[in-house]
Amino acid sequence: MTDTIFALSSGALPAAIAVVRVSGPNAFLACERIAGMVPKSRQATLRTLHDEEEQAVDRALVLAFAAPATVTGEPLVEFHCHGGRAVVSRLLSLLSQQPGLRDAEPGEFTRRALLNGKLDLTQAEGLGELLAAETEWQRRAALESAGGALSREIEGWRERLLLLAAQAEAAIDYVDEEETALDLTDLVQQAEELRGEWRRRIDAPRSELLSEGLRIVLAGPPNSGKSSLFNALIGAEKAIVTAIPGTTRDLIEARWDLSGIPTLLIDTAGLREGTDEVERIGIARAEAASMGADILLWLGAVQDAPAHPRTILVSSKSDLREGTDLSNGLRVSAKTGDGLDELKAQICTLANELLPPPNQAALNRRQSEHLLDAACALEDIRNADSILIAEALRSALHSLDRLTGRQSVEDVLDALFGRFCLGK
Ligand SMILES: Nc1nc2c(ncn2[C@@H]2O[C@H](COP(=O)(O)OP(=O)(O)OP(=O)(O)O)[C@@H](O)[C@H]2O)c(=O)[nH]1
Repeated sequence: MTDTIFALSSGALPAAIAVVRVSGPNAFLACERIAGMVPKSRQATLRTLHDEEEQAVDRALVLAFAAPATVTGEPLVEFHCHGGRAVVSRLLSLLSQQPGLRDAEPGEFTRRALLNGKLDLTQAEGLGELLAAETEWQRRAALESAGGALSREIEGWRERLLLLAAQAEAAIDYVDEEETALDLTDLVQQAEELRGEWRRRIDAPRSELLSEGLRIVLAGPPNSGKSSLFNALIGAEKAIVTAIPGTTRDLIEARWDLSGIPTLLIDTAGLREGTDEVERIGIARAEAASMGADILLWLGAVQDAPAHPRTILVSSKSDLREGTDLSNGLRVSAKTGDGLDELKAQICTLANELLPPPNQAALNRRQSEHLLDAACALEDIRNADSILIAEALRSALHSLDRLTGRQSVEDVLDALFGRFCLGK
C-alpha cells in the first residue's frame, strides 16, 4: 500500500497559524486517532488534538478532503494549528507514530498530484517557478504555467496531431488494400503548419530568462563611475568605490528587481591595459561578461563601445561640470540621482523586448527540447509515403507526451521535485 505522508506545509515558525498536511490512504485513520473524528468532507471543524494518553496537544481547525477530489488525488487532511514550535513539533511527532505514516519528501505532495493526473508536468514545473518567484513578472508568468495555460496549448496541438495520425493510419490501410493511394497533400500541409507554430514557440524567449534574470552589465574605463552607478541602482553600498582607478578587480553581481523585472546587475573591472596579472584576469572577465550581457550599460567614450546589439550609452557623473568626454550618452549622476529614472526606463524598454510576455507561459529548456524533437520528427514528410508520415506523426506525439509527462520521465521528476520545498 502507498505510504501516507505528512509535513508542515506553511512557512517558518513561529507563526500565528501552521498548516500540517497529511495525504494518503491512512490520512483519515490518523485524523480520527488524533482529532477524535474525521470532520465532514471540506468542512472546517474546531477540534482538540490529543496524544495517545489523551493529553491535549492543541485546539485546531481540522479539514478533511475525500479522494479523489483533492490536490493530491488521495484522502487528505489538514490541521490548522497554532504556529508555535513546540505545538507543531508535538503534532508532527504524533503523526509519525500513526500506522503507515512517514515524513514527506520535498515536493512529494505535488509529485503525487502529478502521478494521480491532477496536473501535468508543465503545471508542476510552473508551480516550482511560482514558489521560487521573487518578482512580479516571474510570479505572473509562473502562474500562467501553473494554471495550465501551457498544458492547454499542448493539448490543442496533441489533438490536432492525433487527428492527423489517424488519417495517416487510414491511408496505410488503403495501401494495404491496394486501392488508390489517398492524397496526403492536405495532411502534410497541416502537419507543417503545426511544425511552424512549434518553431515560433521554440524561438520565443525561454522561461530561464525570467528565473535567472536578465544580465545587465556595467562596463567602461576605470574610474568612469560603474561601481557608484551599480550601488545607486540596487540601492545598497555593495561595490567598493574609491577615486583610485582599477578599484573593482572582479565581477560583482546583485539580484535587482527593476519594477518587477528580474535582473542580475553586474559591475566589472575598468577596461584598460592591465597593469598586473590579477587586473588582467579581471578585465578578461569584464570583456566576457559584456559580450554575454543581455543589456550593456557602457560608461566609456562612444567610439570605444563594444559591438553589442543592446547597449545603452551612459554619460556618467553628470553633476560634475566637466562631466565625461561623452557627447551622446544618457546623462546620469550616481551622486545626485539625476537621470537614474530615465536610465531605468530605457532598461525596461529593452527588457520588454527580450523577456517572454508576462501573460504567456514561456517554455523552459527541457520543454523546448521536446518541442524541438517533435518539430524535427515532422521535418521531412513532404515527399514521404503514408507509412513514413504515420511514423513521423507518432514520433512527434511521443515527444509531446514527454513534454507533458504523459510518457514516463522519472529522471525529470527527481530533478524537479528535489527543488521543491517540504510540504508542497
Ligand atoms: N561627482 C561625482 N562623482 C562620482 C560619480 N560617480 C562616481 N564618482 C566618483 O568617481 C570615482 C570613481 O568611481 P567608481 O564608481 O569607483 O568608478 P569605477 O568605474 O567603478 O572605477 P574602477 O573600479 O576603477 O573601474 C569615485 O571617486 C567616485 O566617488 C558621480 O555621479 N558624481
